Amino acid sequence: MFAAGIDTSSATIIWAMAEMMRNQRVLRKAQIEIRETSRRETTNFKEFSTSTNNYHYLKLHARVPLLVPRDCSSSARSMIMIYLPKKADPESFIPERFENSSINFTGNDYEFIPFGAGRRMCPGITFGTNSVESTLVNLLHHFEWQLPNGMEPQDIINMEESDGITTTLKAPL
Ligand code: HEM
Repeated sequence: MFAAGIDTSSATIIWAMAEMMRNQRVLRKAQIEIRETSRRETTNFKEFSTSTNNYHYLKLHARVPLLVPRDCSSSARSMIMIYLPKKADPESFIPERFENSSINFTGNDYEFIPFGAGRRMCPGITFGTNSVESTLVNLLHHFEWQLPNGMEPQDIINMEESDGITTTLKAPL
């Protein structure tokens, strides 16, 4: 749980924050959705909930570039490594690409498998998704995110990825 659950979740949160800082349109849209939902809930005498079922826009930005290597033991004993396939314009952060799309990340659509697929896919998918999303909901709800010292969103240009099983931002956010 510690080895597989911590870096993956924190790296996902950091990627999402970095992408939203670079894409203020996405940041505002996510923030408005969360704050309006929270206002409605408070008016209805409900407590603000971080359950992400209410938030359609908040999407996962998970990055594990290679799935864990697999050893095919039954025939040729070849080592199999799977690269996540590149979709059109894969480097752009456009959460809307998942809107009205039947593709999801639960391992049934092979073009998008951040948690793997099949028998050895991530057993922490629900835990991971909930901890990433509820952290982001809280941060978006309670804070105004700002860049330091007059820095502009377009100044965040280094989105290089680190090496390793879990890919983090090479230059710390
Ligand atoms: C956003 C968060 C997470 C992401 C993106 C993620 C992603 C992955 C991926 C891609 C795999 C390999 C699947 C494969 O090779 O087919 C994996 C395996 C695994 N994950 Fe996660 N994970 C996350 C969170 C968690 C959490 C929170 C836990 C536990 C509490 C966890 C436990 C595991 C374990 C035990 C495996 C090994 C499964 C096996 O080999 O049978 N993960 N994860």
